[in-house]
This record gives sequence, structure tokens and C-alpha cells, in this order.
Amino acid sequence: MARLSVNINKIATLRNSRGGNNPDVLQTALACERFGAQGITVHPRPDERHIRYQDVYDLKTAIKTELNIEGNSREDKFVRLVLDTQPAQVTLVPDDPNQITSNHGWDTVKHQAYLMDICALFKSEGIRVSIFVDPDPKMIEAAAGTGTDRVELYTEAYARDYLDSPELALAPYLEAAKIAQQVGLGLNAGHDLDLHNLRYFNQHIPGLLEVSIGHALIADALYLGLEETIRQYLEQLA
Ligand SMILES: CC(=O)[C@@H](O)[C@H](O)COP(=O)(O)O
Ligand SMILES: NCC(=O)COP(=O)(O)O
Repeated sequence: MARLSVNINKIATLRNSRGGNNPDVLQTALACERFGAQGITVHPRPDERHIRYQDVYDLKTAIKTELNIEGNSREDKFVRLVLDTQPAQVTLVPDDPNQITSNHGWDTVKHQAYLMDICALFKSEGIRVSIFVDPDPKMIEAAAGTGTDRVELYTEAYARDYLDSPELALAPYLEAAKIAQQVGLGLNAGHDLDLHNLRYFNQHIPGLLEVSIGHALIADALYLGLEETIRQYLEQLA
């Protein structure tokens, strides 16, 4: 069964808008765990506009489930943070510093040598590595050559196209998932997954290990409450 890792970036965004500590990122993470989330995801960005580096240090000592840190390993500060905090998983995302949010996966063909080195560094510390990729067979095959444990399929296109045709939206992801299985990579997925599109994705993608969900889940929690929201997301994955 795919596990749910709740991305709490948006809680930090709300906190930062007033400069105090409300809502409390740490308390929210602990509540997510209490309500059944199997992991906590954070994606610190260089400008610390949502999750701050210090939040990640605090979270690591407080949470009991898996911590997944996403970000750009070309930033020295990010690499230091990961090595210092030793999360269960690091997800490598090729973001530009000024991006509003992630909008593409790694080109694992072009950057294979770099990815081999950085995967080796994190794995030598016992940290599981996942590489954020578009659902492109070439990218999955080349990811296998980097030494990564998993890939995370970037699901924005699925979420968008699902509204017109779930079957067509899923097709490239199904192909990508089959290739990941053939080359021995574990499979994660994330970006814009929500209560409408998650069940179909989970039911049809073989070998899905983890989804990380933030934006829609936190928005749903405004209407449903965090406990009920997490219950409903877990139900989609059951
Ligand atoms: C890697 C990814 O898919 C992103 O969804 C990300 O984790 C969210 O980042 P922001 O919260 O900065 O939009
Ligand atoms: N890796 C994806 C993630 O953590 C959350 O993405 P989103 O649900 O905020 O789009």
C-alpha cells in the first residue's frame, strides 16, 4: 500500500505571513502523524519563504515517522542540511531558486554523472535517495544508472489532464511505472495530487510506494479539518 507523506510547506507559508509562530509547523507535523500520516515532507528553498532550514532541524528531532527532504542538491546549504539531519529520504529536485514551485524533473541523461556522485554521497550516509522525474522512459532508465533507490514521478500533468480523461492522463505514468519496475527502482509520486485524482492513480500504478501531498491537502483541511482530511487521503490509498 502506498504511504502518505504530508508536505507541510504551506503551514510554514501561513506562519511566515505574520512573522510569529502561528500556525506551529512542529505541532502540525505531530498532528499529521497522530492522524495517521506515515511521513512528513518538507521542501526548503534558498529564500526560506516557507519551510526554514531551522524548521527541518527541529522536525527531525521531534517526528517519529519518516522525514523526506526535497530540494536542489546543487545548493551547498541543502546538502549540509540533509547530511546534518539524516532524514529517511532525500528527494532531489532540479529547481531554480526563483521558481514559484517545482515545474520539471531532472534530466537524468544529461546530468547522470553529477547525480551518480550526489546519490553516492547521500547513500554513504544511509539516506534513501529519490530523484524527481517527468514520466519519460528515457529519464527513468537513466535514473537507474545513478544509483538512486527510487524516482518520484512529477504528477502535475496527470492532475491537469485527469480532468479531461483519466485514462489518457495516466498512460505515460503507467509506462514510466513499468519501466521503473523493470530497472529495479522504487516508485514515489507527487505534485498536485488531491482527493479527486489520487484514488485512480493509486489503483492503476503498479508498485507505488509513497505519495507526498501538500497544497491540496492543506487546502482541504480548511474545510474538513486536518484529522478528517488525512483520513480521507488515507482512504484513497487503501
Ligand atoms: C517537488 C514537488 O513536487 C513540489 O510539489 C514541492 O515539494 C512543493 O514545493 P512548494 O511547496 O515550494 O510548492
Ligand atoms: N513532492 C510533492 C509534494 O511534496 C507536494 O506537492 P503538492 O501536493 O504541494 O503539489
